[in-house]
Amino acid sequence: MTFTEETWVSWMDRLAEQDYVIVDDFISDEFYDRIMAFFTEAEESDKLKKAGVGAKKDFQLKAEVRGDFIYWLDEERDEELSFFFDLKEELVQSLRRYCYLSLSGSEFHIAKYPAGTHYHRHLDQFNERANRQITVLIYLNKDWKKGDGGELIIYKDGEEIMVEPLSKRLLLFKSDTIEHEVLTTNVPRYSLTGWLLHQPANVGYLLR
Ligand SMILES: O=C(O)CCC(=O)C(=O)O
Ligand SMILES: [Fe+2]
Repeated sequence: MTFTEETWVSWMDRLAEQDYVIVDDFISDEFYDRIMAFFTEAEESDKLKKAGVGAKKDFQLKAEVRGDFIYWLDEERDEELSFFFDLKEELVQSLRRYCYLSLSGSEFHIAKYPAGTHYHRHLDQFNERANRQITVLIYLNKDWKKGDGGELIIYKDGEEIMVEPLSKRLLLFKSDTIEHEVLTTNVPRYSLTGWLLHQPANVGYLLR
């Protein structure tokens, strides 16, 4: 265990209460460096691809909706990130234990928003596949400062909550209830994003 039971309980309590939780310094400097080394390699070997909107047949390239470039991770293939997948397992165990969620499966990608891009207000659910339960974000922007942009706005109970995409910060929220938006970033913006699922992603077609 990377974190104590008490720590997990306090995070899970906050998630249950407000439908989201922000945890600063969730990853160490060493893990940060490892993720960024992976990111740099993926970028240099041209693995990041323009992200689409919607699943399967709804898939469309819509730069006006979202401007990020992504690379889907694979737990077996991407062994360099095993430390991250271990941490994700710890999170899943805590969500099962303290939030009584029946989670099975996950999907994660790294994402880069080039300067000048954004992601319109949305909910992380697709019409045909409503199996995303918890959205997981780890921000990776070293030395982020006001004016760099790319803040995440959470829309909740008529309020707008601004989350700065600070390096090593974790954000969790309920995928089916929290509408959110990524404001235009003025510098390249990096993150590791994923979803904890109710059903494995590859049986999504069975749910139609
Ligand atoms: O990077 C973020 O802050 C949010 C990204 C997002 O909303 C998504 O990928 O669905
Ligand atoms: Fe989203």
